[in-house]
Amino acid sequence: MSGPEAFEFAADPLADPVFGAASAEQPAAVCRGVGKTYRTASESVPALVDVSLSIPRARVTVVVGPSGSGKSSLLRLLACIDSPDTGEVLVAGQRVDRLRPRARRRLRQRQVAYLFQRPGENLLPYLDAVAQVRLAASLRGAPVTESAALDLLDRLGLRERADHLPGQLSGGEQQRLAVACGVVGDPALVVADEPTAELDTAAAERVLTAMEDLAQAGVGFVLSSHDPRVMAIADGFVRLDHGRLVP
Ligand SMILES: Nc1ncnc2c1ncn2[C@@H]1O[C@H](COP(=O)(O)OP(=O)(O)OP(=O)(O)O)[C@@H](O)[C@H]1O
Repeated sequence: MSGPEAFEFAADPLADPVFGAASAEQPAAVCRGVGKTYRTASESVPALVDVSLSIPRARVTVVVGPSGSGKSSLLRLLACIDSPDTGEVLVAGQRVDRLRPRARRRLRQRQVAYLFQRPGENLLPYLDAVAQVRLAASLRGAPVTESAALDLLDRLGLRERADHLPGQLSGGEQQRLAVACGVVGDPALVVADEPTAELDTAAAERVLTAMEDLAQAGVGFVLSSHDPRVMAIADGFVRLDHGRLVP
Protein backbone atom coordinates (compact mmCIF):
# COMPACT_ATOMS: atom_id res chain seq x y z
CA MET A 1 0.00 0.00 0.00
CA SER A 2 1.35 3.44 -0.84
CA GLY A 3 0.73 6.88 0.65
CA PRO A 4 -0.13 7.85 4.19
CA GLU A 5 -2.47 5.66 6.16
CA ALA A 6 -4.84 6.51 8.94
CA PHE A 7 -3.24 5.60 12.25
CA GLU A 8 -5.17 3.12 14.28
CA PHE A 9 -6.29 5.95 16.51
CA ALA A 10 -9.80 4.98 17.38
CA ALA A 11 -9.19 1.24 17.53
CA ASP A 12 -7.87 1.08 21.05
CA PRO A 13 -6.26 4.21 22.46
CA LEU A 14 -6.50 2.71 25.94
CA ALA A 15 -3.98 0.08 24.92
CA ASP A 16 -1.20 2.67 24.86
CA PRO A 17 1.73 2.09 27.19
CA VAL A 18 1.51 3.20 30.79
CA PHE A 19 2.15 6.93 30.99
CA GLY A 20 5.09 7.23 33.27
CA ALA A 21 8.33 8.99 32.41
CA ALA A 22 8.48 10.48 28.94
CA SER A 23 9.95 8.10 26.39
CA ALA A 24 10.36 7.88 22.65
CA GLU A 25 7.65 5.20 22.52
CA GLN A 26 5.16 7.26 24.49
CA PRO A 27 2.68 9.10 22.26
CA ALA A 28 3.06 12.86 22.08
CA ALA A 29 -0.61 13.19 23.05
CA VAL A 30 -3.67 11.07 23.70
CA CYS A 31 -7.40 11.87 23.86
CA ARG A 32 -9.85 9.49 25.50
CA GLY A 33 -13.55 10.06 25.09
CA VAL A 34 -13.08 13.79 24.72
CA GLY A 35 -16.09 16.08 24.43
CA LYS A 36 -16.18 19.85 24.02
CA THR A 37 -19.34 21.94 23.82
CA TYR A 38 -19.42 25.71 23.38
CA ARG A 39 -22.32 27.36 25.19
CA THR A 40 -23.62 30.75 24.18
CA ALA A 41 -26.67 32.61 25.49
CA SER A 42 -28.87 31.08 22.81
CA GLU A 43 -27.37 27.66 22.00
CA SER A 44 -24.98 24.80 22.76
CA VAL A 45 -22.60 23.77 19.99
CA PRO A 46 -21.08 20.31 20.40
CA ALA A 47 -17.67 20.87 18.75
CA LEU A 48 -16.13 17.49 19.71
CA VAL A 49 -18.00 14.31 20.62
CA ASP A 50 -16.36 11.24 22.18
CA VAL A 51 -13.01 11.70 20.44
CA SER A 52 -10.36 9.08 21.24
CA LEU A 53 -7.03 9.17 19.46
CA SER A 54 -3.30 9.04 19.87
CA ILE A 55 -0.80 11.46 18.30
CA PRO A 56 2.54 9.70 17.80
CA ARG A 57 5.95 11.25 18.19
CA ALA A 58 8.28 11.49 15.23
CA ARG A 59 5.35 11.70 12.82
CA VAL A 60 3.29 14.35 11.07
CA THR A 61 -0.44 13.98 11.78
CA VAL A 62 -2.88 16.05 9.77
CA VAL A 63 -6.38 16.81 11.08
CA VAL A 64 -8.84 17.11 8.22
CA GLY A 65 -12.58 17.73 7.93
CA PRO A 66 -15.11 20.22 6.64
CA SER A 67 -15.35 23.73 8.03
CA GLY A 68 -16.82 23.62 11.52
CA SER A 69 -15.99 19.93 12.05
CA GLY A 70 -13.93 20.65 15.18
CA LYS A 71 -10.35 20.77 13.89
CA SER A 72 -9.32 23.96 15.69
CA SER A 73 -11.15 22.87 18.85
CA LEU A 74 -9.15 19.63 18.88
CA LEU A 75 -5.86 21.45 18.29
CA ARG A 76 -6.58 23.87 21.14
CA LEU A 77 -7.14 20.95 23.51
CA LEU A 78 -3.94 19.23 22.37
CA ALA A 79 -2.03 22.49 22.78
CA CYS A 80 -3.31 22.79 26.38
CA ILE A 81 -4.92 26.14 25.51
CA ASP A 82 -8.40 24.84 26.29
CA SER A 83 -9.87 22.07 28.46
CA PRO A 84 -12.33 19.34 27.51
CA ASP A 85 -15.78 19.18 29.14
CA THR A 86 -15.58 15.40 29.28
CA GLY A 87 -12.88 12.80 28.80
CA GLU A 88 -9.12 12.94 29.20
CA VAL A 89 -6.30 14.69 27.35
CA LEU A 90 -2.74 13.55 27.98
CA VAL A 91 0.31 15.39 26.70
CA ALA A 92 3.72 13.77 27.18
CA GLY A 93 1.98 11.34 29.53
CA GLN A 94 0.39 13.96 31.80
CA ARG A 95 -3.35 14.38 32.31
CA VAL A 96 -3.86 17.96 31.14
CA ASP A 97 -7.49 18.08 32.26
CA ARG A 98 -6.45 17.37 35.87
CA LEU A 99 -3.72 20.00 36.14
CA ARG A 100 -4.16 23.28 37.93
CA PRO A 101 -3.73 26.35 35.69
CA ARG A 102 -0.12 26.95 36.74
CA ALA A 103 0.94 23.35 36.17
CA ARG A 104 -0.92 23.35 32.85
CA ARG A 105 0.98 26.48 31.79
CA ARG A 106 4.26 24.81 32.74
CA LEU A 107 3.39 21.67 30.78
CA ARG A 108 2.43 23.79 27.78
CA GLN A 109 5.65 25.77 28.03
CA ARG A 110 7.86 22.65 28.21
CA GLN A 111 6.10 20.19 25.96
CA VAL A 112 3.99 22.07 23.44
CA ALA A 113 4.59 24.63 20.72
CA TYR A 114 1.62 26.30 19.04
CA LEU A 115 2.13 27.95 15.66
CA PHE A 116 -0.29 30.64 14.57
CA GLN A 117 -1.32 30.94 10.92
CA ARG A 118 0.17 34.41 10.57
CA PRO A 119 3.94 33.90 10.70
CA GLY A 120 4.67 37.23 12.38
CA GLU A 121 2.41 36.39 15.34
CA ASN A 122 4.76 33.56 16.33
CA LEU A 123 7.77 35.82 16.86
CA LEU A 124 8.93 38.74 18.99
CA PRO A 125 9.54 41.76 16.74
CA TYR A 126 12.64 42.99 18.60
CA LEU A 127 14.73 39.78 18.68
CA ASP A 128 16.87 38.50 15.83
CA ALA A 129 16.46 34.95 14.59
CA VAL A 130 19.18 33.33 16.69
CA ALA A 131 17.95 35.10 19.84
CA GLN A 132 14.37 33.91 19.16
CA VAL A 133 15.55 30.31 19.03
CA ARG A 134 17.63 30.66 22.18
CA LEU A 135 14.77 32.33 24.07
CA ALA A 136 12.35 29.59 23.00
CA ALA A 137 14.80 26.96 24.26
CA SER A 138 15.30 28.73 27.59
CA LEU A 139 11.55 29.13 28.12
CA ARG A 140 11.28 25.41 27.54
CA GLY A 141 13.83 24.82 30.27
CA ALA A 142 16.42 23.52 27.80
CA PRO A 143 18.82 26.37 26.98
CA VAL A 144 20.99 25.99 23.87
CA THR A 145 24.30 27.57 22.90
CA GLU A 146 24.50 30.10 20.09
CA SER A 147 26.28 27.50 18.01
CA ALA A 148 23.46 24.94 18.50
CA ALA A 149 20.87 27.60 17.62
CA LEU A 150 22.83 28.44 14.46
CA ASP A 151 22.99 24.75 13.51
CA LEU A 152 19.21 24.53 13.78
CA LEU A 153 18.77 27.68 11.69
CA ASP A 154 21.15 26.13 9.15
CA ARG A 155 18.91 23.03 8.87
CA LEU A 156 16.02 25.32 8.10
CA GLY A 157 17.94 27.29 5.48
CA LEU A 158 18.08 30.36 7.72
CA ARG A 159 21.78 30.48 8.60
CA GLU A 160 22.28 33.65 6.58
CA ARG A 161 19.30 35.27 8.33
CA ALA A 162 20.49 34.56 11.88
CA ASP A 163 20.94 38.23 12.78
CA HIS A 164 17.75 39.44 11.10
CA LEU A 165 14.69 40.68 12.94
CA PRO A 166 11.31 39.15 11.99
CA GLY A 167 10.41 42.33 10.10
CA GLN A 168 13.43 41.71 7.86
CA LEU A 169 12.30 38.18 6.97
CA SER A 170 9.78 37.00 4.39
CA GLY A 171 6.58 35.29 5.58
CA GLY A 172 8.01 31.88 4.71
CA GLU A 173 11.27 32.61 6.53
CA GLN A 174 9.31 33.80 9.55
CA GLN A 175 7.29 30.60 9.57
CA ARG A 176 10.45 28.46 9.30
CA LEU A 177 11.91 30.44 12.18
CA ALA A 178 8.71 29.76 14.13
CA VAL A 179 9.17 26.04 13.39
CA ALA A 180 12.76 26.28 14.71
CA CYS A 181 11.45 27.91 17.90
CA GLY A 182 8.76 25.23 18.07
CA VAL A 183 11.08 22.24 17.96
CA VAL A 184 14.05 23.54 19.95
CA GLY A 185 14.32 22.05 23.44
CA ASP A 186 12.62 18.81 22.41
CA PRO A 187 8.92 19.36 23.15
CA ALA A 188 6.52 16.43 22.72
CA LEU A 189 4.20 18.22 20.36
CA VAL A 190 4.16 21.01 17.79
CA VAL A 191 0.62 22.11 16.94
CA ALA A 192 -0.08 24.24 13.89
CA ASP A 193 -3.52 25.37 12.72
CA GLU A 194 -3.42 25.90 8.94
CA PRO A 195 0.35 26.62 8.93
CA THR A 196 0.53 27.36 5.20
CA ALA A 197 -2.61 29.50 4.90
CA GLU A 198 -0.65 32.74 4.57
CA LEU A 199 2.21 31.40 2.39
CA ASP A 200 2.78 31.10 -1.34
CA THR A 201 3.59 27.72 -2.87
CA ALA A 202 7.38 27.90 -2.65
CA ALA A 203 7.36 29.19 0.93
CA ALA A 204 4.77 26.60 1.98
CA GLU A 205 6.84 23.80 0.53
CA ARG A 206 9.97 24.87 2.39
CA VAL A 207 8.07 25.10 5.69
CA LEU A 208 6.54 21.66 5.15
CA THR A 209 9.86 20.10 4.16
CA ALA A 210 11.33 21.51 7.37
CA MET A 211 8.51 20.00 9.44
CA GLU A 212 8.86 16.63 7.75
CA ASP A 213 12.60 16.66 8.35
CA LEU A 214 12.41 17.80 11.99
CA ALA A 215 9.65 15.35 12.93
CA GLN A 216 12.18 12.57 12.49
CA ALA A 217 14.04 13.83 15.56
CA GLY A 218 11.10 12.74 17.73
CA VAL A 219 8.62 15.60 18.03
CA GLY A 220 5.01 14.90 17.03
CA PHE A 221 3.63 17.45 14.60
CA VAL A 222 -0.13 17.86 14.45
CA LEU A 223 -1.43 20.17 11.75
CA SER A 224 -4.89 21.10 10.55
CA SER A 225 -5.31 22.01 6.94
CA HIS A 226 -7.37 21.92 3.78
CA ASP A 227 -4.14 22.29 1.79
CA PRO A 228 -3.20 19.26 -0.36
CA ARG A 229 0.50 20.17 0.10
CA VAL A 230 0.10 19.69 3.86
CA MET A 231 -1.75 16.41 3.34
CA ALA A 232 1.11 15.22 1.14
CA ILE A 233 3.54 15.18 4.08
CA ALA A 234 1.13 13.40 6.45
CA ASP A 235 2.19 10.14 8.04
CA GLY A 236 -1.38 9.75 9.25
CA PHE A 237 -4.72 11.53 9.38
CA VAL A 238 -7.36 12.38 11.94
CA ARG A 239 -10.66 12.84 10.11
CA LEU A 240 -13.44 14.79 11.79
CA ASP A 241 -17.04 15.41 10.81
CA HIS A 242 -19.49 17.25 13.04
CA GLY A 243 -17.06 16.82 15.92
CA ARG A 244 -16.80 13.05 15.59
CA LEU A 245 -13.94 10.92 14.33
CA VAL A 246 -14.64 9.25 11.03
CA PRO A 247 -12.71 6.21 9.84
N1 LIG B 1 -15.89 30.09 20.94
C1 LIG B 1 -16.90 29.47 20.33
N2 LIG B 1 -18.20 29.68 20.71
C2 LIG B 1 -19.23 29.05 20.12
N3 LIG B 1 -19.08 28.14 19.13
C3 LIG B 1 -17.82 27.89 18.71
C4 LIG B 1 -16.68 28.54 19.28
N4 LIG B 1 -15.56 28.07 18.64
C5 LIG B 1 -16.00 27.19 17.73
N5 LIG B 1 -17.34 27.07 17.77
C6 LIG B 1 -18.17 26.17 16.94
O1 LIG B 1 -17.68 24.86 17.17
C7 LIG B 1 -17.70 24.10 15.96
C8 LIG B 1 -16.29 23.62 15.65
O2 LIG B 1 -15.47 24.77 15.39
P1 LIG B 1 -13.94 24.66 14.98
O3 LIG B 1 -13.41 26.06 14.86
O4 LIG B 1 -13.26 23.75 15.91
O5 LIG B 1 -14.04 23.98 13.53
P2 LIG B 1 -12.97 23.88 12.36
O6 LIG B 1 -13.10 22.51 11.81
O7 LIG B 1 -11.64 24.31 12.86
O8 LIG B 1 -13.52 24.94 11.31
P3 LIG B 1 -12.72 25.77 10.16
O9 LIG B 1 -12.15 24.76 9.19
O10 LIG B 1 -13.80 26.60 9.54
O11 LIG B 1 -11.67 26.60 10.86
C9 LIG B 1 -18.27 25.03 14.89
O12 LIG B 1 -19.66 24.76 14.78
C10 LIG B 1 -18.03 26.41 15.47
O13 LIG B 1 -19.01 27.33 14.99
